[in-house]
Amino acid sequence: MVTVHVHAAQDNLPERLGKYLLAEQDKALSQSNTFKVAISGGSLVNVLKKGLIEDSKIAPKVKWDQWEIYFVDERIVPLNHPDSNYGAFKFSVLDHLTTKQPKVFPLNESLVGKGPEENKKIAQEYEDLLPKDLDSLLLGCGPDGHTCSLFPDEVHKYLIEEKKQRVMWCYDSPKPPSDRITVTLPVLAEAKEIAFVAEGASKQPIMHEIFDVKNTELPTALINKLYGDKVTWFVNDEAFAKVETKTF
Ligand SMILES: O=C1O[C@H](COP(=O)(O)O)[C@@H](O)[C@H](O)[C@H]1O
Repeated sequence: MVTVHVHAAQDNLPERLGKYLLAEQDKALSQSNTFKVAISGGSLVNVLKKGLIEDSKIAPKVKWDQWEIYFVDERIVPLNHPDSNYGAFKFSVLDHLTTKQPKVFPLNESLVGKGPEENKKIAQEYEDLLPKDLDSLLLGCGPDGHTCSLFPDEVHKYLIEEKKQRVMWCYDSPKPPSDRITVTLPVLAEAKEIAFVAEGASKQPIMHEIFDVKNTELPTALINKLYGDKVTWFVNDEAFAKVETKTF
């Protein structure tokens, strides 16, 4: 069963996510020297900034030098490009860390913009460096129900149906930029915990589709169905306003 935290406007969703991450961090560090997380881009990075950098109670408890940070998806652009998920995370989070830094794993920038073979190589290299024992995946949810760069329509089935390759080149993203890399379901299956973050009225129709209709053609709803026991959603009541079901 999926766990869902619905936050009212006056509640602090970033603080709730920050506390969840501290608990995940401490659990991981009680068994190993590193906390291994893979993150999305998009709106998530601002929530991370608010929850982990700007929250004065949580910030001192984050053991950044023991974090390893990977990306569940990345756009194949230079790291300083406005579309880069790494770039967005650097701007929102990394650039604000003054002392301890996490170990961060961007894609191989030297292969960017070189062509299809190099794009496949970027995906393969990222698969090779991505650990199989990730502690936590932090995911977004697009208004079309995509997550990572796993898109929900017929032409993108090659991504969601992939069973062997853990990271793939997405060559036709409907949301620009077109060329990306994305983790596939095997990585979702391996991860110890999965958290989704979704905020705002623009997410209302898709929240209804995921939680009421339970339309497993949507990668997000499929992940709920397949891995529900380790899935936690952090949503605000604006995004959840049209959801009727109370059992997930
Ligand atoms: O393109 C992307 O979009 C999704 C969703 O972004 P959001 O801004 O609607 O939260 C994101 O999770 C993904 O990492 C990104 O590449």
